[in-house]
Amino acid sequence: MKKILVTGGLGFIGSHTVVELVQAGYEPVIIDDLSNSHISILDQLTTILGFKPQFHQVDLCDEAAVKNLATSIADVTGIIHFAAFKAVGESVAHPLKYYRNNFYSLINLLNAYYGKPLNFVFSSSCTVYGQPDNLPVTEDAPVKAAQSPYGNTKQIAEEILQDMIASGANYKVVSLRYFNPVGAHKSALIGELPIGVPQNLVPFITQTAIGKREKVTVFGNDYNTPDGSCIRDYIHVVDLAKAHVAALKYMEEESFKGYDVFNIGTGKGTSVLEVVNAFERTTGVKFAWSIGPRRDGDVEQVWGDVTKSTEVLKWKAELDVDTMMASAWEWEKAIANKPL
Ligand SMILES: NC(=O)c1ccc[n+]([C@@H]2O[C@H](COP(=O)([O-])OP(=O)(O)OC[C@H]3O[C@@H](n4cnc5c(N)ncnc54)[C@H](O)[C@@H]3O)[C@@H](O)[C@H]2O)c1
Ligand SMILES: O=c1ccn([C@@H]2O[C@H](COP(=O)(O)OP(=O)(O)O[C@H]3O[C@H](CO)[C@@H](O)[C@H](O)[C@H]3O)[C@@H](O)[C@H]2O)c(=O)[nH]1
Repeated sequence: MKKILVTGGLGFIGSHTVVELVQAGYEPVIIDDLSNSHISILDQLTTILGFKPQFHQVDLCDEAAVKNLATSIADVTGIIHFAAFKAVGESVAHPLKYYRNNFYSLINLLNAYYGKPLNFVFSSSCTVYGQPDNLPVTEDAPVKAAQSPYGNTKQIAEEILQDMIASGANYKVVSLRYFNPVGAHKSALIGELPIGVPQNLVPFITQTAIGKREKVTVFGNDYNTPDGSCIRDYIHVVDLAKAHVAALKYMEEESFKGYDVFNIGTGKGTSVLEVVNAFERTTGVKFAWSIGPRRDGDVEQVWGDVTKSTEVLKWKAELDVDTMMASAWEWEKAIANKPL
């Protein structure tokens, strides 16, 4: 069985990917420092999988610890590198915290396994496109000046990986540019666990609907879009998780060498107001919301062209916005009934 190191494997996207890896016949080895996740997610994964996956609590910024890891778990065929800090607003307030964690962890990991013929998947983001000139945005669209230190870490990390490949390193690397991951596993045993007040739309909606927050503010209805609110490409986290399996399979092909990048979205844009309506319609739960001012730094509209990932990775998102909302709501109710 092929062993895959999953850094950040107890986090939102990482935990769902662990499930899909096992279903596809891989053996995941989870690395996490629990800086933005809960150890009980390991028990939840154990319930879903029927066995306890291997887990090591390691801070990837600790160079010596990562070297030890590479010695003790030397027989991996791939690494999926989720571990990073991801809150845009926090990165503006604490840029060094973000540059330190997102770069040290990446570089320590690449150095520790350097020389081994590994398949490496990197979690990038559609944030690298800023506001694209053409929609849907394709992978060859220009990377725009980053809007935040967080976005900058994704842009520079992609460059680091390309420079490393250009220097002849033995790795194969795929960067996946995620659009907006939402939703939760159908078991409602794993999902997104925002720490503090959620910054993202869907957890803010579910927390408001359950009564933890008073009201959702829709940030702006005067954008140049059909209903005036911003448009994003929301993707179900289980579809996103499956894209990582597809990326590994692609890299396992003899013919693939070097570096490649893919958009991972649905190819469809949905406005904030459409998300609000979809939540209320599919769950039957109404919540308080109102229109407020625009949020600084928001791009008006972005959705991805997924032709390349469909054709090359042979992967396509299958779940719709209603399923995303329904599963996010089941997860919110599950953790309200039984806090982790
Ligand atoms: N969620 C999104 O909207 C989104 C969009 C685009 C890209 N991404 C990227 O996808 C990846 C996963 O995102 P997520 O939403 O699952 O985030 P998450 O915070 O839920 O998961 C990240 C995990 O990494 C761990 N971690 C962080 N720093 C670490 C370190 N130094 N050593 C070991 N573990 C560490 C955290 O404890 C957490 O469990 C991140 O790289 C993120 O930037 C996320
Ligand atoms: O309370 C809220 C929260 C969000 N929004 C709007 O909802 C949309 C989506 O916002 P959010 O969920 O915060 O996602 P993005 O701002 O698109 O950013 C996410 O998606 C990017 C692309 O994947 C990642 O880079 C970021 O890390 C991740 O936070 C935007 O138009 C926001 O203005 C509201 O109207 N009210």
